[in-house]
Amino acid sequence: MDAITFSRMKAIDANCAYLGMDPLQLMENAGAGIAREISSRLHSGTVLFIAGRGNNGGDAFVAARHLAIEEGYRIKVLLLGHRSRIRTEESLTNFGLLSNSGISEIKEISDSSELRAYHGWSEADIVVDAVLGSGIKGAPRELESTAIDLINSGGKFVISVDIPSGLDPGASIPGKCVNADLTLTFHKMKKELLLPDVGQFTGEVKVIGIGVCRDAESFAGKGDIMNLRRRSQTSHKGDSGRVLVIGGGPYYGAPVFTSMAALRAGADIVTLAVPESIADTVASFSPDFIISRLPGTFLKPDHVPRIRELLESHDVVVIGPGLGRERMTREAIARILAICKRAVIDADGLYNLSLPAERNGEFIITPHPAEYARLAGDRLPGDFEKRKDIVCAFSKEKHIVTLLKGSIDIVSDGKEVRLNRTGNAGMTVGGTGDVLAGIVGALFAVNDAIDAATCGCFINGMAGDFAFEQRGRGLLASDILEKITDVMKGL
Ligand SMILES: NC(=O)C1=CN([C@@H]2O[C@H](COP(=O)(O)OP(=O)(O)OC[C@H]3O[C@@H](n4cnc5c(N)ncnc54)[C@H](O)[C@@H]3O)[C@@H](O)[C@H]2O)[C@@H](O)CC1
Ligand SMILES: [K+]
Repeated sequence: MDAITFSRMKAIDANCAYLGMDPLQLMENAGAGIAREISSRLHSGTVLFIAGRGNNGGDAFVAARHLAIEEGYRIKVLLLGHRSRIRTEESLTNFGLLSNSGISEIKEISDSSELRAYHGWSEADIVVDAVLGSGIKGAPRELESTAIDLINSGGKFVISVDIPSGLDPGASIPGKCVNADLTLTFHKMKKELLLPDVGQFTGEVKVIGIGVCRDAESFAGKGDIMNLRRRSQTSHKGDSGRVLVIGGGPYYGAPVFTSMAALRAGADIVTLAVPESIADTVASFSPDFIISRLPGTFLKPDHVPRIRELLESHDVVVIGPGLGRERMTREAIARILAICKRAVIDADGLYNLSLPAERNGEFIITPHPAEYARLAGDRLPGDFEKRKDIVCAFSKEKHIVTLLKGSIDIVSDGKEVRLNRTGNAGMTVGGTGDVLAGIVGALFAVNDAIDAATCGCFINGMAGDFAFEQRGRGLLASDILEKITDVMKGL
């Protein structure tokens, strides 16, 4: 079964909004689906909805309205708190509609004693639990905590909306939560609902389609960015990622672009390990760089002990930009990849790359189609669907995340495929790939590989689109660098 996490669901939800869907549309579909499910199980009777002040409660208001228009139902709605404390506009809109929907009873509960004294429990045939959804933070507080107790002690058939209230998808063990007979979750099955300790609380789990746009799931959007780890107020230097860029030798511009991009994408520390021959030139570009000088004019195996030391104090390596293709350089790359934990492999790093069989590291490779063909020993088909399947299979076989650059970028970890369509034809200019590798490196320092690769190409492409607006086809990689912060602020 194709299951996703609740946090991925939030990203998809936000991507729907990014694509132009009104949040009311998803809520309407969610509520209508709940109502359909209830009417298929109970042909007449009393349904009591217990709703919290978030969107989980909003789904219940919609379901109540849909059921109330059908014959044979008495619908009661309890809102935990005053309507002025409803958190979202869409939920508030749907609460407002209840007074014109023929609901038998709408009650705003002000405290736990009022909730305990409520007499309507006994006559309910079904209790709908919409107290808390995926927006829960920490253990249930009042009134929610009492509501969970009362739902559990009522002895009624309980339907939980999205997730049994109280269950925290981010917690390692379930805390106090509703004990449901049926859980109706949205769009796709959720991984958290399938955990062994959780089944006893969910009861049967059913998935309800809510009309998500397919592209909100397959294409990178604002929701993917929202899910990235952010710099917190209390973070210390280095918390937001330490990136080691290993590049340069025959070329000096490429590692500069990569390092600058990593800094602009939020890395706290970027160290450039470059051959001594270009170290001064590279250093002259920015006082923000930390430079580690490797003796000679190109990367070679002799440098590996020094790199090993540097790896200790960095979260991720970006290896490849401007390295050249010396045989000794390739040997050094293979030895570095065997000892590093996380690497983005780009440009010359991909040339004749043999991924070490013995390794602990997680790798992202960022080839364009010609580099990919050389790596995989096979040309990519023109058919896009086939291309996606091939990239997915290749990533699975090699245990890597592949970011195949193209007019639509394809990202895969061997399990799923994500796509990106930001970017433009002006970005074929030199250096844009180096910028991309730097952004991905910075994100990979503090995020999962698939998220870093997906968001990296989204941000890079959007920065390119901003640059294109100003410069047209004359845009340069340095123009893209300048736009990274605008993109990230805007998201
Ligand atoms: N694609 C989606 O993600 C969709 C989500 N929908 C619904 O929206 C829900 C998520 O909505 P929200 O993010 O508004 O969150 P919730 O409805 O889960 O509620 C969050 C609210 O509860 C409060 N709260 C959080 N933790 C608490 C605690 N420990 N004790 C007491 N109160 C607490 C918060 O202050 C907030 O007001 C989903 O579960 C689902 O039911 C649907 O509308 C359809 C689309
Ligand atoms: K719930």
